[in-house]
Amino acid sequence: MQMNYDLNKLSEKQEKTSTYTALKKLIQLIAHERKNLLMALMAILTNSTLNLLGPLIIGLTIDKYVQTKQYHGVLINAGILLAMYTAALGSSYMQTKLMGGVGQRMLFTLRNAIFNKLQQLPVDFFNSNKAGDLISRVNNDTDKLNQFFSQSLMQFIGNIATMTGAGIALLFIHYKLGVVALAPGVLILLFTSVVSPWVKRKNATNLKSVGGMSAEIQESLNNFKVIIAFNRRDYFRKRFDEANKDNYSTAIGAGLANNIFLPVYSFFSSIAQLLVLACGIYLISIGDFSIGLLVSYLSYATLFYNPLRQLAALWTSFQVAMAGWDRISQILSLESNLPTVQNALAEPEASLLEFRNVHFGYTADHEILHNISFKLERGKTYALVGPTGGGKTTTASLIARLYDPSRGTILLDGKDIRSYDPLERTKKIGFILQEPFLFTGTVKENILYGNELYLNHTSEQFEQVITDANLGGLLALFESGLETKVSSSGDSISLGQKQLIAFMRAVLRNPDLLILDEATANVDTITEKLLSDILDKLPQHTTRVIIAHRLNTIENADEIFFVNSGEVTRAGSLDDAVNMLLQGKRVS
Ligand SMILES: Nc1ncnc2c1ncn2[C@@H]1O[C@H](COP(=O)(O)OP(=O)(O)OP(=O)(O)O)[C@@H](O)[C@H]1O
Repeated sequence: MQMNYDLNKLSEKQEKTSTYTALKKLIQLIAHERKNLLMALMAILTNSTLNLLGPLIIGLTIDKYVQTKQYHGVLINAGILLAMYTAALGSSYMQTKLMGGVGQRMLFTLRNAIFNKLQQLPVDFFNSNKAGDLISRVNNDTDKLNQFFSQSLMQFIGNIATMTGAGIALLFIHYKLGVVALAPGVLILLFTSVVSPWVKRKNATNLKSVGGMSAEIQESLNNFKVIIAFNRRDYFRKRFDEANKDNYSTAIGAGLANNIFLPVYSFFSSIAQLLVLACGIYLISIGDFSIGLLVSYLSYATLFYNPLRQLAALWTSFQVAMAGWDRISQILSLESNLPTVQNALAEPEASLLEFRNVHFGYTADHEILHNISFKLERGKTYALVGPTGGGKTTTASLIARLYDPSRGTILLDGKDIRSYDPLERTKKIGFILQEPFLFTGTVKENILYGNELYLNHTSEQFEQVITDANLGGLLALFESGLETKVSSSGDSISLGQKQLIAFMRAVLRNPDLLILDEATANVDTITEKLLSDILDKLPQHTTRVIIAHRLNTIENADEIFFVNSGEVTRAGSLDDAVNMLLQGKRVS
């Protein structure tokens, strides 16, 4: 089944499932923080309760002690209030400390979860998305969520608790006045529910444009040599300028949206205070209310509307976090379209590898390989030749299961290749890519990448392994041998040397099937002869698949396949292959 991996083109159904699946994942991620969350919750509820008791004590003090001039009682209550406010300060500090830790740990776990997910996703995913945008999701979007968790969530809960308490107090002290005082709050809730989706959309657009800008930067940094060589700085500057402008205007849009809540909330809170004051004075004048109660009442109205005003800012932070979370969840909810299938029984006396009526296209609407069938036997050398774009690399990628066929089956050792665990499969199949990829480190570290066999070898033992595998001659081509430094961009060494490292890496894994995709295209003829000797001396059972444009590299092949227009045909001898190339059915 063709799966869509382009994060910027997910269907509505995928979006919905991703929010749900990811929410479940988020809960799993913070489940072990239950104790800390509970303690923070207790601290914030204590804080709210203490703050809520304040106005009641003040009102009582005015009515009971101030109006009767019993100043001793006033002093005692002032002392109680001071103790309560100090305890409130302590609980507030506790919750900030606890939640800061929870937020940072969540950020850490979340980034790890996304990174692990990225490691499991198939090549299709990386073909469809830009690295810069993915980096922005891992760094920027997760941080938005962390900000909400560490700074806003508990305030959010605390404010809601204070508001609820203040609301109950308002209704309890004077029911009718309470209804008047709370009426503007209902309008605020209505306004919030109408405007919130728009605010979230504005923030999502802004985060997307931050991702877009990051992708532009990454592309131009990756291609800086071509940009300088072709003097295309202006072109990239223009592209970056456009991405930056887009980011600027979406940031302004998001800023405007984010700031819409505060003034509206402030306006309605002021109206509420005015209403309470006017109605309260009227009630006092008709003897239905006391001054002390009005003071308490005004304080409770403040305790109801101040958190509401703060909720405006917190709600914005929540909307930003949710927009970030959507972008994170899109990645977390993706599943690899290369699952390991169960129950495959090996066919007896099977070839090492077999393509059975295989069809494949990178996209659903464009088939690249059409109904291909061939077998590769153990210990033989095969060559794939054919014009550029004919489908050689695609065939090799299917052999290594970088992709699955859209129809047909590929059998490895008589079993569906999809039934192998990835570790088992990569042990059996070595693939030297057209563009070798190196990691920052030494030649030794790069050769040992993904190979645990020699991890505990001393330098001497490892050098012996290299000699036994006939790789000593290649290593001599590096200035400091195994310790030669390599950077991930590979700029400190030549392209040919990069290919040699990839070659040694693959050979040392001792695979049953070794695929070389133009793996010797950038080395001189003498080194190429060296590589060819090493290939000849590989263990007898090793099968080799060589893709090459230089026909001398495939002279010794046992069988040659001609790959053109997505069809693979037996070429017979080298002369036949040359004839086919010359008459060349070109790529359609
Ligand atoms: N990632 C991809 N997404 C979509 N189409 C692709 C992708 N990679 C290759 N193709 C298309 O598949 C076809 C076969 O490409 P492939 O790389 O297999 O050819 P090739 O024979 O290896 O060419 P070369 O000799 O240049 O390496 C080409 O038409 C190419 O445009």
